[in-house]
Amino acid sequence: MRSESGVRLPVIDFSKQELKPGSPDWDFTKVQVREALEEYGGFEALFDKVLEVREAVFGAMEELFDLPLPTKQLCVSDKPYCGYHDATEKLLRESMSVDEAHMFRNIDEGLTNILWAQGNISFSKTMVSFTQIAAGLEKTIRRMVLESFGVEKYTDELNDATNYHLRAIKYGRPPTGGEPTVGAGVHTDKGMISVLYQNEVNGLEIRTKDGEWINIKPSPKSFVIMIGESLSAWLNGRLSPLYHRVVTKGNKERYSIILFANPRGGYRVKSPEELVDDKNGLLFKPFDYEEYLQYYFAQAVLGDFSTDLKVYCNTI
Ligand SMILES: O=C(O)CCC(=O)C(=O)O
Ligand SMILES: [Fe+2]
Repeated sequence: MRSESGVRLPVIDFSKQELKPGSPDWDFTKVQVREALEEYGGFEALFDKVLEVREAVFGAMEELFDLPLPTKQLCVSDKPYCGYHDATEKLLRESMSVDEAHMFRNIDEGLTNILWAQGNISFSKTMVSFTQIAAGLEKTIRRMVLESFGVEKYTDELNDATNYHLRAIKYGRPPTGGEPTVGAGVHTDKGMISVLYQNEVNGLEIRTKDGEWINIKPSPKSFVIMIGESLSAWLNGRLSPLYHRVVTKGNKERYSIILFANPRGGYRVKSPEELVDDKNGLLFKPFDYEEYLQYYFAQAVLGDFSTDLKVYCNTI
């Protein structure tokens, strides 16, 4: 189905079991990934495996956000991007986020056992299963990107430096009787690669190079993949981050769950020397992602949301 603008984000199939590095299917898919990222900074990734957890994931998210507000507010962190947030104070956009989510212990102790005094093992298992499926896909995509730029020798280094940050979001029904409501303003994600999964309520929109907005209508089998600022910087600007926003309409709640592959604090993100030469000077000074986020949020509380890595790297 075509969106209103007539343009659709490319759909790339990752469901094949035999998708192994070096196989013809792998190489074919890698070319599609590179083309989609150059043109849009993102794509829809078909990945059948996610259907195994779909019902459980959205069930678990309903269970979470249906908890009383004071219970959800017990999830706090010294990092402004972890724990519970109610962005609008009218429960129009609630989110719950946790770092290093690929480890059962982090979800179980950092989230579940705070929300449910008696524990909730099925909630933890569901979130970890989702994270593992999404992280597996992210690793495949990242490996393809690195290969396609001839820098796959950094695969292990980047894997070891990845903090999988999981964020569950609930967008409440727009209050104005179906009028579109901005659920998330225009932005680029700050990490390397974002892997987004949603319920049947659409609302995500992405901006093309021509400034046109595309409504994203993913199938239940699809993740939406988006390039963030850190990958763009690491690739010395070879790919651009994807601008997107969320506009919700209608009278159903939208649930989305996003796995952000972010550089771990303490790791210096630095373009590999293979991507820097006389023709392509270094565009981003090496930076620490957590320090960047601290700077970003310090500006944001002052009302300035415009900091991106280009701005930040000029300040360090
Ligand atoms: O909920 C969505 O579809 C997107 C949310 C988003 O862009 C974000 O949290 O960075
Ligand atoms: Fe985003």
